[in-house]
Amino acid sequence: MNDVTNRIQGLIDSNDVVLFMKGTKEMPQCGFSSRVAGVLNYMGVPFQDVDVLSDAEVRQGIKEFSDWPTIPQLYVKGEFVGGCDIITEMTLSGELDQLLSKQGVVFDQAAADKIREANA
Ligand SMILES: N[C@@H](CCC(=O)N[C@@H](CS)C(=O)NCC(=O)O)C(=O)O
Repeated sequence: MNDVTNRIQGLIDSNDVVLFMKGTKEMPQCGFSSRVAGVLNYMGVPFQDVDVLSDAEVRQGIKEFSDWPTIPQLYVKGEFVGGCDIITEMTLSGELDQLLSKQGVVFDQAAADKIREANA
């Protein structure tokens, strides 16, 4: 494994939920990243944010690592879940709740239900 692959693997191994994004969870720098970070924040999911704008190697490396061409990218318990479109769909369908529950990741179920109610 090369250096950036090692670093990415280390981040994924040491955090249950990792969001590779543009900007930070407090200050996203792109609408797609902002949407995913906003959903996770609202649902009370503890996650590690990784700002690819401050690290060009990781920005390129994560695309090769996941074989996925864009940012954001969400990992849960070592598995790549998807980008903004997929996470949005999974949030609205309840699949994201199911995945988090199955993986033992704590989150606020009432908040997740509220997102769906607001988008029904
Ligand atoms: N449809 C994508 C939208 C994300 C997207 O298009 N990201 C672009 C613009 S922020 C991107 O990462 N481009 C490559 C790059 O900036 O390195 C998704 O579902 O996540």
